[in-house]
Amino acid sequence: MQAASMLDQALTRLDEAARHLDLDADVLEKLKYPRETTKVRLMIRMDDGSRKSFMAWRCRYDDTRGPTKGGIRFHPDSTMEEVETLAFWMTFKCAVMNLPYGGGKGAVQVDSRTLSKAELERLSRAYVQAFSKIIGPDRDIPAPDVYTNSMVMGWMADEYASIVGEATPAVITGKPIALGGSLGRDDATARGGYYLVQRLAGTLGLEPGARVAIQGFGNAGQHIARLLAADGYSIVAVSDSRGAIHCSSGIDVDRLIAAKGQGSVTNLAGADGISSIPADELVSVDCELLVPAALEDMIHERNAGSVKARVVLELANGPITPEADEILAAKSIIVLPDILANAGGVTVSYFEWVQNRQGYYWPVEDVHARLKSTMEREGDATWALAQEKGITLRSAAYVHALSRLAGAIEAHGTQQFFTS
Ligand SMILES: NC(=O)C1=CN([C@@H]2O[C@H](COP(=O)(O)OP(=O)(O)OC[C@H]3O[C@@H](n4cnc5c(N)ncnc54)[C@H](OP(=O)(O)O)[C@@H]3O)[C@@H](O)[C@H]2O)C=CC1
Ligand SMILES: O=C(O)CCC(=O)C(=O)O
Repeated sequence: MQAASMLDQALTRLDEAARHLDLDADVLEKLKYPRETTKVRLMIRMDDGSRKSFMAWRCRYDDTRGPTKGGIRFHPDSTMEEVETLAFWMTFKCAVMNLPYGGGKGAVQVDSRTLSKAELERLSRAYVQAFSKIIGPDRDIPAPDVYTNSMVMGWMADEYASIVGEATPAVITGKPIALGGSLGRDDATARGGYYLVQRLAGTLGLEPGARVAIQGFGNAGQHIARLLAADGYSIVAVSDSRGAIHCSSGIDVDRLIAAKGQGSVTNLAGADGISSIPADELVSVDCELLVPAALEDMIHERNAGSVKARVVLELANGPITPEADEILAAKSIIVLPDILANAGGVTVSYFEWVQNRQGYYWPVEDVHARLKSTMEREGDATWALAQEKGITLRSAAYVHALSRLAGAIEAHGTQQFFTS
């Protein structure tokens, strides 16, 4: 039997959610396939004068609820199917948060760490040249994702402005503040997850002093470490692409961030009771809260049984396979699901887009307050739905999102989507 593809696996969440709602079959049919995926081979000049090409994609999965929204990833293992799956998740994430967006995602298949800064800039600009007819402030709005950041978004926004002949900051979010970025977007992904943990901490049995293991130490991983440590949580294990470290009495976050600035958290191994552990043992570390903040499928059927945490906060997209989800549920481990737990990023992206369109910029306190109330509102609704139906938080988040998507599809009129 052929293994289910990544998108097929993701679609099992849709089928499961549909069982809890009385839906028109057309709604499900509409959400089963990406609306459009564009593939382009980007060619750039390297610093040594040679030319290199890179495969790139942008998927607009569904735009029923508004312009498509989602990040651009630069990763050597990116594929079209991964982009489509990430765009499917964005569709549900924006619906869970009630943002006026559909879901999209983009990627370039590249190991960006091997490029010089000038090569990276040329690649970022080439992406926008290739996709300038796809993206737009009312059509499809990119943002950062794995191995892209505000600097890349700044180059992309600049390139778009050159192509259309006018500054159009709302075409891309996660920009540098100097180019119309929002205060508070830098740590928004982690901060949204942090507000959710704060809201549910009592119910989940988490309290300051609880031990935390974090997989991935980039944007999401570093900021969650900082926010939780400031509340008294103890960061006992951390990993990045080079390996993992562990210290049962906790690791100082400033030291972790400094070591990462020098290349890798693994540079701390050997110092002050900090030991190196095999990277795949990070998820099995003795702790109360596990935070996957790296890539997809890191918790799977072969290691899910060894998870000791009471709660998993999914800051990464799709870090737990459906098989592993069942194993965790059988162990009564609570998973705060990606489409809710990491939605702080896209929520503050939405705030950035609103500020760009108003030309009026908010103080960071306003951004935080609005993010907190949005996370609490949708977190509470998801929690209540899970209790009412006796289902996991992931299923509840999908049911919550699907009912909003179905409402929008039906309001458009299904004939619009299925013209003969
Ligand atoms: N940025 C955002 O706004 C949002 C991000 N997300 C999701 O969060 C996750 C992380 O994204 P983000 O923090 O932005 O990305 P970054 O590029 O900033 O960081 C990614 C981190 O993952 C690490 N990593 C890569 N491969 C592995 C591995 N095999 N084992 C352990 N660590 C690994 C990287 O290590 P190294 O540093 O050594 O390369 C890096 O520390 C992704 O799933 C992303 O889609 C979700 C919502 C919004
Ligand atoms: O900020 C955004 O628009 C999208 C961020 C993203 O790609 C994600 O939530 O996975």
